[in-house]
Amino acid sequence: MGDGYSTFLLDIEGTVCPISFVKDTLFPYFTKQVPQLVQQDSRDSAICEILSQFGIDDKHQLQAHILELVANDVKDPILKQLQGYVWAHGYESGQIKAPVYADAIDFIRRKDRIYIYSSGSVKAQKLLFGHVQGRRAPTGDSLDLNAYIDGYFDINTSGKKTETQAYANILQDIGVSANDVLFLSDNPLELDAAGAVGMATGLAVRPGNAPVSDMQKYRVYKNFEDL
Ligand SMILES: CSCCC(=O)C(=O)COP(=O)(O)O
Ligand SMILES: [Mg+2]
Repeated sequence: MGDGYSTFLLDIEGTVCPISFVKDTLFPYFTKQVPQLVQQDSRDSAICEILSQFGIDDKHQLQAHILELVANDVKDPILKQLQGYVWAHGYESGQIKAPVYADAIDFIRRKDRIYIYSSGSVKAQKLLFGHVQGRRAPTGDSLDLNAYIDGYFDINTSGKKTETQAYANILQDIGVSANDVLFLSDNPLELDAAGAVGMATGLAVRPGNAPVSDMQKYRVYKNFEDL
């Protein structure tokens, strides 16, 4: 059933890990830090630089703006950069481990050309795959899958995931033809955008994902064991 694709492009949330991990662990971890980051002038120069990109001087307005973006799950490129820096502490201190599905871990280890494309920043992606919950979860050591991943793309490097041009940009960066690539995601709009450049696509159906109305349009994968 592998269908002979040489290259696999994987979404993260809803595809290789549960949506609940992002909504119930990563986002709350971030929102708790926002008042301190904004109100107490972060001493970290990278964080200060990112905060300045919002172009909002008033601290209360800036805090409200950031929290509103998170509450509405807006895939804002500046927010996504900021989240990567905040999550770093959570992963590095051992407070956060990523519950990547066992079949996705095996798949990433087994395949030769694995690329990631997520709205989460490249920094956040590397942290996530560098701190994967092992099979003896939650107490065992975490796994680092980064050595098995050939490249990372986000909305800053490549553009919005629902726009076809983003997939054309990724193909150019990887240097492969569209028909060599299988893109897996839980979001039909992303699959349609990738399909429009000629990539093969597969709909990831995982517990807790949003229902998809026209599911018959897609090849469905409940896990990656047969791929
Ligand atoms: C890189 S983990 C952070 C996930 C995140 O912030 C996000 O918006 C997930 O979007 P995806 O494109 O992976 O569905
Ligand atoms: Mg997703």
